[in-house]
Amino acid sequence: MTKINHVLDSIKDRNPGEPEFHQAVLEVFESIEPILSKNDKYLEEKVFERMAEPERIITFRVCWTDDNNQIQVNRGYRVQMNSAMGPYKGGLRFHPSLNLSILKFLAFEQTFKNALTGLPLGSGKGGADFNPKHKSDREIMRFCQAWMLEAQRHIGHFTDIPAGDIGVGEKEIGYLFGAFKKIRNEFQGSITGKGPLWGGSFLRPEATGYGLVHFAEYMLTEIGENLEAKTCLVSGSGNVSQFAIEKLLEHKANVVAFSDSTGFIHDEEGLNAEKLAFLKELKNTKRESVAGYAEKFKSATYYEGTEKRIWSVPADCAFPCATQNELDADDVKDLDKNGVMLIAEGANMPLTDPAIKAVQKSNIIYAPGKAANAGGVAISGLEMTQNRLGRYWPRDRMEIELRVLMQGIHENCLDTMKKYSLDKQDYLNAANIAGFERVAKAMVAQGSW
Ligand SMILES: NC(=O)C1=CN([C@@H]2O[C@H](COP(=O)(O)OP(=O)(O)OC[C@H]3O[C@@H](n4cnc5c(N)ncnc54)[C@H](OP(=O)(O)O)[C@@H]3O)[C@@H](O)[C@H]2O)C=CC1
Ligand SMILES: O=C(O)CCC(=O)C(=O)O
Repeated sequence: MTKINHVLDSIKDRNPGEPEFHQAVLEVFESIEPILSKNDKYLEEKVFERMAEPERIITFRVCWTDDNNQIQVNRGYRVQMNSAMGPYKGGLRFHPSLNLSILKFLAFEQTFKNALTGLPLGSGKGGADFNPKHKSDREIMRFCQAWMLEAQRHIGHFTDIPAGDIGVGEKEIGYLFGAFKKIRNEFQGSITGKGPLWGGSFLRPEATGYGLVHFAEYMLTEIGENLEAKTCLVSGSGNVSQFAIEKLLEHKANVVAFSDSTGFIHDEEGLNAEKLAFLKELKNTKRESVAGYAEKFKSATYYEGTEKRIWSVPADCAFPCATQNELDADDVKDLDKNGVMLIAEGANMPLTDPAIKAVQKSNIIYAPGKAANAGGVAISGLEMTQNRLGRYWPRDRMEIELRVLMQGIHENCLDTMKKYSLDKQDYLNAANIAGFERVAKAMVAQGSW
């Protein structure tokens, strides 16, 4: 036991002042502790300590010129976490709050998520403390070009393949890919999330949100339920949220709330295709607050700020799809009190540690993000395959691929529950253990470095 306790302590000591990273490491550690304690090889080989130490961290100055001809300075990052399963793979976040603690937690989680897909994907995460809000297209383009000017020497289709995350969508991916191509004089699959006309895969934009809903439906089927007519809350209103809402509407679920960083909308009549199209236009083209939705649709109320919580709206299912730590223990208690049966994570680590503990004491079934939101990176993996093949698969094929991948992750979780005699519906421990085992075996086989 002493040996085991030392593992976590040494990771915390080596990474002071990084609360999000500690939180992500602790969550996985709690799941795999029984396996570590029975496996001397993993302890001797310091497998978990190595998983928690990025193979490489690159930080760099990003210098660009704004529309007023003023020089701006930002900090760029790429955390190359683990290459045991394949080249580093994971998204880029452009957000002013970005720091190494957040990036290391994201890159750490990506290790297990990518392993769960069963595809040859290592893990990484990167971005910059750049705020794309209220920037002109030209400014965003110049920023992306400046970011890639440095990052291009560290990435490439066999080395490290970034993609989108918060603040990085198809527009930013286009500018980043264009810059890579210009500097390196190579058209290669060095980044995913590209437009389908220029090297991208059908369904990549939809994949995280659609995959999340597939996973939730597989979980509900296990308990003899489905999404039809279920009242749903979806936080956020960006890429993941929009396509989660779209797929929920296809399942005839009743989506009554969504949010952004300014507040949330409660639409008592629920969304439909027309309302979703308005929301997409509001967020993707106009880049405005969700408040505009309540001005357009009289059945909706806008609640500004965080005092009233989206999670207090009565519902059957909750899909946190905005950002980390957006749901705390009191929110879980409210959801439970209101009879919510399922929480499925579209965002990465949206539940605080006390929130997870509260879920474990409740009757709510819980889909951890590592499993439930893996559809995005999985379709990125298939975008890489198509780039290497030089052939593109049609949309209907990608729909099937996504379903099969999400079903595979779900079955892997069920198998792991059986293999380790976990509680029924314990997707949290199952996903962590299944992801860990794949990466641990690969790391041991490849020797210590
Ligand atoms: N894109 C992908 O394929 C994948 C994304 N994820 C995760 O999903 C989550 C959402 O990503 P994505 O949809 O791509 O990002 P987007 O940038 O498209 O959307 C983010 C949404 O979350 C809101 N938001 C961001 N920060 C905060 C905050 N601090 N408080 C409240 N709301 C906030 C934004 O509001 P506003 O518009 O006001 O900024 C926006 O509505 C992230 O956790 C990401 O890591 C996970 C797997 C894959
Ligand atoms: O598609 C990718 O590589 C990125 C996906 C991602 O960042 C994530 O799964 O959190």
